[in-house]
Amino acid sequence: MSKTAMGASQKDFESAMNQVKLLKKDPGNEVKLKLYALYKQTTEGPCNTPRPGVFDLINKAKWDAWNALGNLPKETARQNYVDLVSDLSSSDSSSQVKPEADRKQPGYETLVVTSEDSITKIMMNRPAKKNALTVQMYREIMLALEAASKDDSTLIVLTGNGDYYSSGNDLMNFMNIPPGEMEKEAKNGAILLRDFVGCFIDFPKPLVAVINGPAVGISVTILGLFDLVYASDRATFHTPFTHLGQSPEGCSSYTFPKIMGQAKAAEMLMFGKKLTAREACAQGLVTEVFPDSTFQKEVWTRLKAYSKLPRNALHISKQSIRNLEKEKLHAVNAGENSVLQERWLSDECMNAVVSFLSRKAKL
Ligand SMILES: CCCCCCCCCCC/C=C/C(=O)SCCNC(=O)CCNC(=O)[C@H](O)C(C)(C)COP(=O)(O)OP(=O)(O)OC[C@H]1O[C@@H](n2cnc3c(N)ncnc32)[C@H](O)[C@@H]1OP(=O)(O)O
Repeated sequence: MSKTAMGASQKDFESAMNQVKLLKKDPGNEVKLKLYALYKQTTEGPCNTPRPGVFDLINKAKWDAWNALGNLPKETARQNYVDLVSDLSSSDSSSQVKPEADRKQPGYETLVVTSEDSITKIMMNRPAKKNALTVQMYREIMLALEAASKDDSTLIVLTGNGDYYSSGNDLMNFMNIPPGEMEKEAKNGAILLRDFVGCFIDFPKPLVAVINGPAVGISVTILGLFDLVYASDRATFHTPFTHLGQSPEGCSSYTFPKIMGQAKAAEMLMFGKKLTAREACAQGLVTEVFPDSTFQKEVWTRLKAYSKLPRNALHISKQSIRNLEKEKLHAVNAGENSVLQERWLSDECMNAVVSFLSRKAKL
């Protein structure tokens, strides 16, 4: 239906041609072909040139689009062109970049979740506590991943707010457990951990960790389940499990030896060796390291370019790379968690937690 009651004039047509050049969002090939065809029909009438050769794909597609308009009168083509540009301009202005506050998804207390440029960013947001993971935070990350698996994003990013990526499990999770409830809480903790790690094992889209600063414990071990790990040169990677009387999780007992070899994995997971970002990159845990001063700019430029890759091809490629391992990873996850459930009840673990908390109290 025509939106210009009096019929589009030559002036309307010229102004629509200028508007097309100002569109911020690429309207896609199908619409561009339609615009081309309507332009040609308006300015030259029905298609009057020979069909381009079979290998001249672009010109053939343009010719086909123009030819498909048959004997459409010039005035109608002009009207259709003006209407189409008007539709494109209004959807273009409603899709323009909104301030971060408007894009922020509601419903999370410990995270900031935003979606832009086909990227959903999940940012851990307890900077004063170095993004230590509370029970609520594990749950919110699972919810955010679940939502991101269904939204129209191409890539999902996990990152931290402030100077740390994450200091791992919040050791306060062990506090305030009434006497006699410890076994039950350990069991619940193991279920929470199984589900949390399970979300990363099963996540269907490309997962990217943007490691803005030091990473500790579980925030490091799950990196073996990510597809890309970009780190600032300020980041470090530390898994002090035995110091805490605990044992590896996040499937790291399987992924780390595969990624870096037994010897290096043992140094990290058994002896708690802290790696610099460059060491972690040399050992294959990190994809690439960037100088901290340009980290955000370089990483986001890269990710925005990757997010324009064909979505389905990316997701299918991830699945072919990861699916073979899924069953094994779930078995590893279950095994690690039942060992940890026991560890949490040990004196070694309790003493380590008390020692951390009393160090805090003395300060
Ligand atoms: C019955 C069982 C139920 C359990 C349910 C759990 C389910 C899942 C479990 C998954 C298993 C995961 C294991 C791990 O992740 S192991 C790793 C645990 N993390 C640590 O051991 C790190 C502890 N923190 C530190 O060593 C230091 O804080 C750190 C080196 C990270 C930073 O030191 P810095 O001196 O720069 O800063 P502060 O220590 O002053 O930190 C600022 C405040 O943040 C608090 N903080 C930081 N990290 C944690 C943490 N992990 N847990 C609790 N609190 C943390 C710190 O205490 C400061 O707080 P205040 O300002 O209030 O003093």
